[in-house]
Amino acid sequence: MSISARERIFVALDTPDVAMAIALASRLRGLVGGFKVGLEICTAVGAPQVVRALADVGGSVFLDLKLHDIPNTVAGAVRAVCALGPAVRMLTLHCTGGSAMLRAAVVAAQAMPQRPLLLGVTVLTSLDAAALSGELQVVPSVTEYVVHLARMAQACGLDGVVASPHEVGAIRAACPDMRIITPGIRPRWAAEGDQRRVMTPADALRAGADYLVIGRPITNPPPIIGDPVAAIDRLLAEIEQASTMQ
Ligand SMILES: O=C(O)c1cc(=O)[nH]c(=O)n1[C@@H]1O[C@H](COP(=O)(O)O)[C@@H](O)[C@H]1O
Repeated sequence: MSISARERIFVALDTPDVAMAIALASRLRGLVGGFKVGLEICTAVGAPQVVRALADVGGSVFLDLKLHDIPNTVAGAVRAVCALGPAVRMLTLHCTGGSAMLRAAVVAAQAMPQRPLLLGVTVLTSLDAAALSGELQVVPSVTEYVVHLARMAQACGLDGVVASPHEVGAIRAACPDMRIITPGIRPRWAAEGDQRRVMTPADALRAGADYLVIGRPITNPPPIIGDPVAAIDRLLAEIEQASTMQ
């Protein structure tokens, strides 16, 4: 069964205010596939509280904790996330934690009665080629490094990866069965902000992304677009228009 564009969108609720996040999720539920909560809100109020509140609203939860630590510590955190129950559909870990860390996460998750999809974050969409090679001293190109990390994630038993839409084609060719989740989504009318490797929603879907993570263009759209519901309508209309022009 093919998934609609609407269901492929996860809205990033980046706020420390859980009441505001839940109010927005209640308003947008049914209009999108689910909600991504991460470091900001989980640090402010705690992941269990956020997950429970979103589950009460009925939203599908993408828990973006970007785990990155020694294998024993990550395994413990993964068990704690699994214990939060089926509301958590996806969980992120940094691929750069290494294969021992990724394998420990998979083993820990598989030993639990239920588990979310485990997704490896490859190269953050806020990093460009200059930052990767200059600051981080990574020698391969962004795409080569992302594909290398995706292959490693696949070999360790992860279910998918997070990468920019620019790398989707190369990941798909190297790891056909991995789910690919793409942040760095920017409609033409939205500010790039701190994102660097960006693409429009229509182009990201055309590139083959399974899910799009979209934050500020929906949660804080420019005045010409209106409110979050209007932003979603506009995004979906643009996706529809692009697909009829193919
Ligand atoms: O793991 C992520 O979700 C993530 C990985 C990445 O490489 N880039 C990235 O932007 N994200 C997250 O995706 C969301 C993007 O938000 P906006 O830039 O507001 O659309 C944020 O919540 C980021 O934490």
